[in-house]
Amino acid sequence: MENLKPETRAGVLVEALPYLQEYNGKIVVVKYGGNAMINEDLKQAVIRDIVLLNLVGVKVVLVHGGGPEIGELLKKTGKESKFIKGLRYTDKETMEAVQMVLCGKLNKNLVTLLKNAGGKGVGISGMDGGLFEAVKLNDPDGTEYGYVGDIVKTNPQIVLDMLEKGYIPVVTCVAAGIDDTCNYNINADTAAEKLAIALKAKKLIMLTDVRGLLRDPSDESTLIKRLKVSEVPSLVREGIIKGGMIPKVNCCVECVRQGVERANIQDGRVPHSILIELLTNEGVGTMFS
Ligand SMILES: Nc1ncnc2c1ncn2[C@@H]1O[C@H](COP(=O)(O)OP(=O)(O)O)[C@@H](O)[C@H]1O
Ligand SMILES: CC(=O)N[C@@H](CCC(=O)OP(=O)(O)O)C(=O)O
Repeated sequence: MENLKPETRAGVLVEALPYLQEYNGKIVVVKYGGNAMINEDLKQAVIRDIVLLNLVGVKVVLVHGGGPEIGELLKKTGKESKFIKGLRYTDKETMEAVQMVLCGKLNKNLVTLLKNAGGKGVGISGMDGGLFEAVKLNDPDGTEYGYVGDIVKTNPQIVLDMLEKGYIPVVTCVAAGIDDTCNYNINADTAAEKLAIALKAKKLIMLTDVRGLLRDPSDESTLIKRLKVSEVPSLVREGIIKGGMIPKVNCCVECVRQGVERANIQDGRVPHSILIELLTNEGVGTMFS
């Protein structure tokens, strides 16, 4: 924008207005995954989109993960990451690393970037204000995940209060145990899903490191642009939706079933992908409806 003439800049905003009106006063939850936080320039582009949307009256909530960075910290301490069905096996030491990276480092880093871009971010985790209440994840097949939690209740008032006052909530995925004194590690996609549903969000945007759901995961030209929730089970059976895509797709499906108008999986590596999705008819990524 800086390189544009003032009249061109104004023109861009006027063109965008009809699209923005649809989202005025509405809640949009953006899930920002660690794999999409590729470099500082891209992070800044994401943050600037969020600040711009906040300025024009869209209530944006940023939910973030940081899996790769947790892995790096564990590695430095001589510990290898272990994932079972897409979830990190979390012992006591791992839980400490999770909290250090998510609550201590990345959450505050995103709040700082928001501040530098002219926004007012407030960083919290699921423990703050009783946002997420969790119990130890109990897999029916008996798999042990350690301190991985299952969110059983979401109390979104703290986030609604922040939105009401014009702040941009930055939420990370650690939750307090409902029945004991320990905290739990939650997959960030799941945290975003639960929050989007509890907030009755208009839209959930999942930023990841691929264009969206691909018919052939090795070929980015095979993007599935629109998907009906009813089409998902057959894609899982065919093995098209697999690995990290399974929880992501399940979260989108659940959101749409529970009243979120639209859920999108899209490329966090593309600058301003959030704005392109909200402000154009074409959109980007895979849209669940
Ligand atoms: N059909 C598919 N289309 C796109 N990606 C897929 C598909 N099946 C599996 N994947 C994998 O899912 C990954 C995204 O999930 P994940 O790594 O958990 O993302 P994030 O860290 O953003 O939460 C992609 O990088 C890709 O390797
Ligand atoms: C239980 C579980 O797996 N928790 C995740 C939380 C972070 C996360 O989900 O980060 P991304 O969004 O970058 O993947 C983990 O420890 O990696």
